[in-house]
Amino acid sequence: MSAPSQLPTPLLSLRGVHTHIGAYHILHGVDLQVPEGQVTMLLGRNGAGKTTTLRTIMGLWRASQGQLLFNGQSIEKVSTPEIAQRDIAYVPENMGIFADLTVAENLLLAARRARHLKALDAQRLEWLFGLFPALKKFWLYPAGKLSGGQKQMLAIARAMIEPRRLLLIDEPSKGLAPAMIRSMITALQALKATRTTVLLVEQNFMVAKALGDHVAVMDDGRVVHAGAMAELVADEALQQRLLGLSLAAHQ
Ligand SMILES: Nc1ncnc2c1ncn2[C@@H]1O[C@H](COP(=O)(O)OP(=O)(O)OP(=O)(O)O)[C@@H](O)[C@H]1O
Repeated sequence: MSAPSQLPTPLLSLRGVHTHIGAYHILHGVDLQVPEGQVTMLLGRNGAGKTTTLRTIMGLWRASQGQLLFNGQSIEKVSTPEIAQRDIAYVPENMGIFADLTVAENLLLAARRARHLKALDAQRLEWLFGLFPALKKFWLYPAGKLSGGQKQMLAIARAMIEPRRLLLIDEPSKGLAPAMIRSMITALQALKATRTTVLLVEQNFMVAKALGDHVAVMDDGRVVHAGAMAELVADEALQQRLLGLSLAAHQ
């Protein structure tokens, strides 16, 4: 394992985390630091354990061993709703939006401090409309009618409707056309500019390069490399070794 570079104070840290799903031992001692106010990319091949790591942080799978510290407190025994209350938002790979509800209702349900649309923070909503114009256009449409990319935008906007301490986002670029991926990167860069702490799972190295301050690479249920994103971007041999990336990943 490569030596981690000097990191600012972590908002979230995992130490020796093991997770079992039924009879399967999926995470084999994950060590991960997520520094405050920055974007940490979680990369790795299919099946490496990235989604399981996010679900373990949220308490959707229970760590069978190890320590999860958020904001200095252990969360490994805390319930999922309580973890969400502590200000961690999770955008799962399947997006978790409500297809039969309108775009507006989806956003309202994600806002813990507003019970009706008029109570939503108007300034923040305008900011989100600027980042995701489709949300304004389809405000009163059922979310199920949106395109795949628009649904992904809605899922992320739901996590951004209120300021959060930490956002966990699972593969936001998955299945999106290149133009949509560019819009997604722009929106996530605007989020990054607010100094929100983000842990972002990606398979697309272009997205990782554009957003990451730090990177952790998983393989077989462990973090096998942690460091600055810029170091990994500059080292093609390391990319090849860790991710099997070739020059094609840079185009
Ligand atoms: N519900 C489950 N039951 C059994 N095994 C599972 C379950 N969910 C995930 N796994 C297994 O755990 C391992 C890690 O899966 P995980 O989804 O965390 O990987 P990942 O790195 O997010 O990959 P991907 O990019 O394909 O989503 C895989 O071998 C997967 O088959």
